[in-house]
Amino acid sequence: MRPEIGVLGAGAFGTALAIALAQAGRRVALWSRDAAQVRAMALTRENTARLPGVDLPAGLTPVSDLDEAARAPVLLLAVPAQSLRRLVEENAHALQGRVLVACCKGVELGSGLLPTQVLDDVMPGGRHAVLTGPSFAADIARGKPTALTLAMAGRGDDALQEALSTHHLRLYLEEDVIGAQLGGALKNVIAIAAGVVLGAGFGESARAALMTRGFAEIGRLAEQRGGQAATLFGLSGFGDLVLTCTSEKSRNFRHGQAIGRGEAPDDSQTVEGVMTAHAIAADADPDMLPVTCMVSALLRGKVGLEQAKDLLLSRPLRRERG
Ligand SMILES: NC(=O)C1=CN([C@@H]2O[C@H](COP(=O)(O)OP(=O)(O)OC[C@H]3O[C@@H](n4cnc5c(N)ncnc54)[C@H](OP(=O)(O)O)[C@@H]3O)[C@@H](O)[C@H]2O)C=CC1
Ligand SMILES: O=C(CO)COP(=O)(O)O
Repeated sequence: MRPEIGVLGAGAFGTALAIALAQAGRRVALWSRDAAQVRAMALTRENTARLPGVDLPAGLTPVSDLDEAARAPVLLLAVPAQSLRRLVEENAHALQGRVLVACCKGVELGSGLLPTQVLDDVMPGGRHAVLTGPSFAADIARGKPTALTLAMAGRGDDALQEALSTHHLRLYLEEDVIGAQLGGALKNVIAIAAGVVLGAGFGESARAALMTRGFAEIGRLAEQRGGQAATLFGLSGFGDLVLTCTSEKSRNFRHGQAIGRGEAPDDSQTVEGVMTAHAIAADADPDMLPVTCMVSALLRGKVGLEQAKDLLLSRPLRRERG
């Protein structure tokens, strides 16, 4: 039978969304590029590699043929932001005419584009949205209450909101696609900074300062790029910043924490904030985005930890707002 929703990318987030939607009675096809992973999921009814410990419900079908998943009218694209263009370019024919929902947080290196802008670039004229906001995959998969932002240009799509919401997974519509995506992308960079600060023992007061000043700079960037700073007060901004900067479940936070402790971070994990920091810092004014630029410089080894702290602390004193 034709799936109602296709999920492209069987990582932690894609699998969690597929589980939640299938549990709520939708017919879901979950595609992975790894045929062995698909066979294992079909056999064990679990994604042991990316989301162990949660059963795949009966309504979820793992598929290795992308065309099979793409029969669904709505497709969730749950791959890292740096992989989105390739996925869409390689499968443009199958994706034609579908509602494409980017389920990733980041800024493309080189182009500086946000996920829906990448979709618009590769498939102009299509219906494109983004699902973002505070959620750990394991929470969604286990049916814990979660609220996310579904951002799309224009008035929004009530039917899409309904199709992707469940009793435990509440989606809120947002028109400011730029602000929502910058919130999701930049909170990962600030979370790396928060992890560094705690890992290095600079203290929780310093983390609160970084989160707040980081939040201010995301707002400045949103306005510069045609979004609205007010969007950042929502789930995709404040909500996700709080979650990611305060939990050791966050890969971005843990990445920073390892650096702060002088340890090697786990490079096998998807840590979106690294590339996003570099993508934004590439053409940013450090006065406007001091935290993001410093995170990028630290990750590239251009500054050391103590030097980064001193450089941030020796910036000229200024008004809090504006
Ligand atoms: N995990 C979470 O709690 C949350 C994640 N997100 C966001 O979701 C996005 C995905 O993260 P997450 O699922 O955690 O990452 P994972 O590392 O768990 O999985 C990434 C998946 O993407 C696949 N992939 C990568 N490149 C391609 C490609 N070119 N074509 C097809 N598949 C590809 C990988 O396949 P392979 O295994 O073959 O490499 C893997 O299955 C990120 O932007 C993240 O910020 C958002 C909210 C929560
Ligand atoms: O985006 C997330 C929470 O909303 C997941 O955070 P990490 O990618 O840092 O694990």
